[in-house]
Amino acid sequence: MVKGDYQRIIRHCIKGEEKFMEHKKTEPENSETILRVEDVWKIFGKDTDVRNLLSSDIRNASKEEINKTRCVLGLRNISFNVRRGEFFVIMGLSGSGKSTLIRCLIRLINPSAGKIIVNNEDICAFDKEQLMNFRRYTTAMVFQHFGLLPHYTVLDNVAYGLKVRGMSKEDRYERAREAIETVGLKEWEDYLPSSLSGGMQQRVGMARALAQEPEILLLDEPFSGLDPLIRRQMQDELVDLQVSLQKTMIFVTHDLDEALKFGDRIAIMKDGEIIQLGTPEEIIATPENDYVRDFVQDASPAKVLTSGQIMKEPDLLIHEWQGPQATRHMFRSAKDEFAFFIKRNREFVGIITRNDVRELARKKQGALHDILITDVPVCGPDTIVEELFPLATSSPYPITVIDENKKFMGIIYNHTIIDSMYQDTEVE
Ligand SMILES: Nc1ncnc2c1ncn2[C@@H]1O[C@H](COP(=O)(O)OP(=O)(O)OP(=O)(O)O)[C@@H](O)[C@H]1O
Repeated sequence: MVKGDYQRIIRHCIKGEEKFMEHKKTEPENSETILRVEDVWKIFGKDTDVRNLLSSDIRNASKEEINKTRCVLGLRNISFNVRRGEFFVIMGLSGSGKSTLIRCLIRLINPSAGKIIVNNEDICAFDKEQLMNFRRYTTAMVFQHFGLLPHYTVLDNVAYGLKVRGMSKEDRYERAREAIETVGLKEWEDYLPSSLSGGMQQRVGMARALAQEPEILLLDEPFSGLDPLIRRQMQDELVDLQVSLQKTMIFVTHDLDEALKFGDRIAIMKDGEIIQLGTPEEIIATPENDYVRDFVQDASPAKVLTSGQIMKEPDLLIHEWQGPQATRHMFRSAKDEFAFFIKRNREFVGIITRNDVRELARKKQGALHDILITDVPVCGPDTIVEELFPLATSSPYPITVIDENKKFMGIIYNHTIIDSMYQDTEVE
């Protein structure tokens, strides 16, 4: 499981969406690669100019040098893999090459060089018919400008792609209705797009893509044209959708928050190149250069770091076979005011305070169990730091990190949370 999964598990658990947890738990860590992009270049220009350029030594040429040759550099040396079921985000500022890249992935733009391998076949070698089938059956794309047919109803818009596939009217309407219901527009089937708000039209765009039942869903800045509230709602719905459908999604955005919210992994582009590819945490915690550092400087590490990354070893870990005297002795050489009490199998039971141990040892009667404090804050190793704030403020005790079998993993003090937010680049 990649770290990005953990973040979203927690986000959704907090929203009470257990289904997400179940889904992500079952997702294999090394799930199969569905898409492999190998050394893809796109140079815009006349064929002969592009050929000349590609046969020359352009690997070391700057974008400006290339652009001086009557050609424009779109993409340079792009390579990455996408796993089946992954939410892969391509992020960059305007002109960085995002749209060119996502369009190359279905050959709406033909790459000038390189391979794009989907399900072990290089789509760059496809003939017209293979390409048409690939676009009809394997992929679907959602665009920023919804691209709906204005004189078709919502139902017909959604069913249209299935019609060109040759599906019977009954079957395509059935599938279209299901997709429309999935995006929450059941009551709007018979309306024309002009009667719908921007957000609703984008839902139709989404339904149209989903009705195709593609293996890979490509989304090119689908929410950019929407106002912030609707945008946020649509973002949440898209995450839910991926949870329930487990689709491979490739999502283009210029918005870092959107990228962090969705991405299992994010590819950051600049001048036609991927300059960093990693999980949201990797990108926030270890930006590879100044450009990425500038980009992410406003993003709070608290939004991406997890409790497992910031937890510490406790000063004192007390095992259940240890008695009050031994514990008191151990406290003498410890700085901390708390000890963490665990069973033989490392199951976490509770916290013991220095004062209570001293009192117990002084009375010379009673057991550690008598002074155990069990109402203490706990979390899993994957809780996002931001989600720890309420836990940290609701209790005088440190937060204990436990695994899914309640086994003790580490502890987090309030000051550790604060430190993690102001740390520069290193995460333990
Ligand atoms: N058809 C074209 N002909 C010539 N140059 C192009 C063409 N399409 C894109 N480019 C150039 O390729 C580079 C990448 O453009 P692209 O549209 O992919 O960027 P982008 O990151 O998607 O930007 P935006 O967010 O503004 O859409 C830019 O320098 C652009 O000028």
